[in-house]
Amino acid sequence: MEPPHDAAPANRPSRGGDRPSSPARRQAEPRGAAPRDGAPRPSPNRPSAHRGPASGDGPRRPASAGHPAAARIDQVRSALGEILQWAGPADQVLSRWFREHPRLGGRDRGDVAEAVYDVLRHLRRYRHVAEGGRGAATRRLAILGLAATLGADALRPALADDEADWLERVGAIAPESLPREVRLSVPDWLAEALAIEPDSDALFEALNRAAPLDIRVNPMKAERDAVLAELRAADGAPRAEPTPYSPFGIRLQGRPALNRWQRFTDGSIEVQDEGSQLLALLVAPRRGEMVIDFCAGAGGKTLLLGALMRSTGRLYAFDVSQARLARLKPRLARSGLSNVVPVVIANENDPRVKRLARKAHRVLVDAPCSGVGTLRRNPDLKWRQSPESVSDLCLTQRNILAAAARCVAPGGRLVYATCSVLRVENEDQVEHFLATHPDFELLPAGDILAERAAPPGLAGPYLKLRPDVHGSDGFFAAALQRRLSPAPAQAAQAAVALPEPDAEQAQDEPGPGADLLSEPLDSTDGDLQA
Ligand SMILES: C[S@@+](CC[C@H](N)C(=O)[O-])C[C@H]1O[C@@H](n2cnc3c(N)ncnc32)[C@H](O)[C@@H]1O
Repeated sequence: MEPPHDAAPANRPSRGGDRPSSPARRQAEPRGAAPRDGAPRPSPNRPSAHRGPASGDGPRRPASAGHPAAARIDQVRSALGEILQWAGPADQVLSRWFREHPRLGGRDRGDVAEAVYDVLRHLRRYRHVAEGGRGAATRRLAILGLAATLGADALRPALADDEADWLERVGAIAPESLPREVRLSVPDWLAEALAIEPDSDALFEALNRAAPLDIRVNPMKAERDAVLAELRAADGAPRAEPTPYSPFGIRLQGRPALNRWQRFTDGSIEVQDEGSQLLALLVAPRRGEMVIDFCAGAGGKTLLLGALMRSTGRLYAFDVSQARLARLKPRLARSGLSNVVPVVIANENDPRVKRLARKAHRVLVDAPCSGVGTLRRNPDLKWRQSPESVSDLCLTQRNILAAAARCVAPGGRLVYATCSVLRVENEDQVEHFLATHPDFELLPAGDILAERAAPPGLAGPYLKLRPDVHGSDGFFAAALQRRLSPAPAQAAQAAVALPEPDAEQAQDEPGPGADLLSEPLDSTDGDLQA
């Protein structure tokens, strides 16, 4: 076995999920800030003092068009020119740009992607300091991104004298002298929304760094220790460590091209951020249960849920996106699971959802969200989201959660999760849900996770992960349980006046005694295929 380690950046979890990225996406991913030769790269804030022969008061030297660095600046400027129109997710736009530039090799693509992602991470700061320069704004941004990733010295032969002077002036700016939101490169609305979080500076700084690559061992096919040993024994393999919380995870510091490794093709491993792995542990499905992954997407969490069920029972993978669910298919084939039923639904009130009213033992709502917990991988989201888009998402989340809750059997578990660190998408949603659904109660997430031997650091009512504290993406999850009997207040209310049943719901919901958790599962129960 030898995990390849020589090619394009590895599969990375992506926006709002943990699907493996497409080859184009891999090309689009930055490879981290480490220089190839191991030497520190001067950042745009700290360029090398060496100016070369062109420095001084002599005649102004124009940019050298023939130098390879000049071509690199042009490439990054061109890619940024498209991405900064915000017409679509940066990874998709960059993938398209690469397709339109087929002559670029792997190294070229890596350099461009790294610089582009660096600019997206630090866009506000770079725009601020770029104001002091001359010429096209995107060229100045490209120079800053490349100076941070390749080093200012590598660029100098391609810079005009005034550009080199400007880059040196930028390097002399003390970060502390910049306004906080500029220094951290964060939009005002996001800085304000996260001001209530402890040590939000550390959170923003961590979100501005490239993420390591987490993989997950498929418990149906492999042992983590064995995979770790193989990785460590491989020639030139990346540094591999067990993830601190998930018993299935391995964190890689390098960028192996995992999709050519046999452990990947045979389904022994998947790419999955540790936070997503913990989410499945919070759902904690058991053999033979009926489980719904309500927003399954490309099935990152579905795969682990199915494996935890040892491929027994039935696991519905719902999503409104046919394209996303289609990406689950090859992953399912590799995984060896036979208990997963993908279902494209029209919306959360699809009749096929209603047919499962009060039938599922576990329901996961991995809700569509702002994704600000994944800024390490998707830094463009902080510029593409806004208070208005977040508020629209909150409404969608509320509707999906309410619809998904109807599927939960008495005594069953509903897990609500986002890859956001915004309170409005997280605690506020759960509090609103509990206030409007007295038949549900909160189960302390820390207690559930402790059963799976997760070490301290995850205690508390909610699962709340931060990159600066836990090393994973930002995640939130709450475990809710439908009570076996109505809450006392609800029962008292029912005794006074029986509420009018919702016509639709009355049709769908089985009567009292339909507690599947106390009955053996009928294989035809809730059969959506019929
Ligand atoms: C955060 S992503 C899910 C990621 C996925 N669980 C994974 O692990 O890869 C949210 C998903 O919700 C889906 N979605 C949006 N609206 C929905 C709805 N009304 N009902 C079900 N799914 C919905 C989106 O298509 C998207 O795939």
